[in-house]
Amino acid sequence: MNNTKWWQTAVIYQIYPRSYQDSDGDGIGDLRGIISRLDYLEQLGITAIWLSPVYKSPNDDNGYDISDYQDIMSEFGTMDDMDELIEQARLRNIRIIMDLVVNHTSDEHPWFIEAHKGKDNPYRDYYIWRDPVNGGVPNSLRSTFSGSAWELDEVSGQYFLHLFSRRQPDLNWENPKVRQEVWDMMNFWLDKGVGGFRMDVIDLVGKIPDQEITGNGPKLHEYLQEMNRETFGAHDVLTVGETWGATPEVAKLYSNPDRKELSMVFQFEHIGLDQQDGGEKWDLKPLDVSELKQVLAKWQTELGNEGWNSLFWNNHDLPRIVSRWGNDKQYRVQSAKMFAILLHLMKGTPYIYQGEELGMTNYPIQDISEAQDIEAINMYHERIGQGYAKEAIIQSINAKGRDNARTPMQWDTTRNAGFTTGEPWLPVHPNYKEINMEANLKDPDSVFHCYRKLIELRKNNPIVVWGEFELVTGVPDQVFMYYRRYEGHTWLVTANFSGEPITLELPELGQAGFIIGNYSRDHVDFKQLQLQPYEAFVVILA
Ligand SMILES: OC[C@H]1O[C@H](OC[C@H]2O[C@H](OC[C@H]3O[C@H](O)[C@H](O)[C@@H](O)[C@@H]3O)[C@H](O)[C@@H](O)[C@@H]2O)[C@H](O)[C@@H](O)[C@@H]1O
Repeated sequence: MNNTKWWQTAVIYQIYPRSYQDSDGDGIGDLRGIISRLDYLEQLGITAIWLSPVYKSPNDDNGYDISDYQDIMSEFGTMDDMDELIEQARLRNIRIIMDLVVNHTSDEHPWFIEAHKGKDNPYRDYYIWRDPVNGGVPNSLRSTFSGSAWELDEVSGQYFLHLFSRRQPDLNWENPKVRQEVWDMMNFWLDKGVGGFRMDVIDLVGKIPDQEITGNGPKLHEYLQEMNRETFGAHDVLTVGETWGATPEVAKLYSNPDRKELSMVFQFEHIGLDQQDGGEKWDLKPLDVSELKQVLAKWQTELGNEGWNSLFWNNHDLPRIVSRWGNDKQYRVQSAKMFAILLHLMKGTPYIYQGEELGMTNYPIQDISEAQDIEAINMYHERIGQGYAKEAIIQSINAKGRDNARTPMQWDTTRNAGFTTGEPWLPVHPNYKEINMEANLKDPDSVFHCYRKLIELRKNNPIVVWGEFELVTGVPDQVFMYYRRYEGHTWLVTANFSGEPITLELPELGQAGFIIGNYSRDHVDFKQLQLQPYEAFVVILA
């Protein structure tokens, strides 16, 4: 394949630096800590690291509120540490993907400090200001972090827009000076040799606040084409947009190579399947596996050659999949591997969120005082005010809250799981004596070794990267089966999504050679097959 891009054959690993490895005992992960774990990541076999924000920030939203895009958060280290991370990673053939958070800045960014000084300030138009309407907010736009998206500035009497916290004012992308500042900053990082950008809520930058249009505004793609032209277009990098509402049609607009925008997007359709229709993410409903099959199959088949899928179950905003849709008790190891096998055999670029490869689990809280995340804390207070029962809110936070996946990495059985010698900023999950990297490395049947083998399988078998996908229908709802076909070869992936054995009779498939699975088998006989709880395997049919 002449036009093959490195990111099409890649596996990306996401690091949430605050929780990865602390090197100086302050209880907060840092860049030198990450450098010290690069050999581990090389052993896993990943191609690139998506680094959640490491820029200077007052941490209202743990780094997603940036006060200087060209400086490093002091808790994380220095620019010299960052340069060393890029170089040390490069020596291991690992690229660094920066998190690009340009829908908004921190309110401590010098642009906002200036803009806030008054209507005549040259930076005023870097942000979105509106006069009051009928003595109140300009309209009913809401913040993702609860409440109105408009905050009154007492000094000027105008409101500014913040689609996230009030300390994350939205940038005005209609102002060409703002876009030029963003391009200059991106080129600064490209000159350092980074491997690309993960673009935070990039679907919001074309917003028209007065019409209450936030996602997919009319100028969005014009801006992204300009970005491509002015920054990374001439570089061999990966660009992935976080796009919450994307459909396959919309995803093609972003990632059709002819349009010169992005490499791929994160779509979240599968992630919303346990959310009540018309509700917020906190309004829970059970997952229907049939729906999951339909949604993932749709994304696998509909992009065709006009786009490229990103494959993920987890990230720093989502609960851990093994606790969410698997069984993190009796079948923790089996279900963690089941999710890994199912996803890593699909077409697209897989993303692994730190600790997923160890089978780490959600961390439940009893009381809101234990929460650190602004989204959960704001929602709690808003819903208490609306009369919700405390127990119901805590249940939603334990199911969907972001702190769940942000507890420190579990490296070994020493104090604080080897994450820090100090007091960790968020508690270490008490199960670290059982679930940790050291134990995973020692056990050839561990979740880690399953991920390592899946990455190797992708590297060595073009069918995993390029094969056509076809969903198998007519099987029990809880069984997710699909074919991959490439150059006369067919592989079949089978996964039992339940904690019960399931009998399958598919005599037409006969016997098949075993490639990888989470129970020990040397072949699979489809004439009479009993799938074990959460069993998943890949076989070769032809
Ligand atoms: O920089 C601010 C945050 O930006 C990223 O995440 C954005 C948020 O994504 C989700 O919320 C979006 C909502 O989208 C749709 O309305 C859905 O219907 C809702 O269910 C979604 O909630 C997450 O739920 C939020 O937690 C995210 O903030 C970064 O990845 C975040 O870390 C930043 O905080």
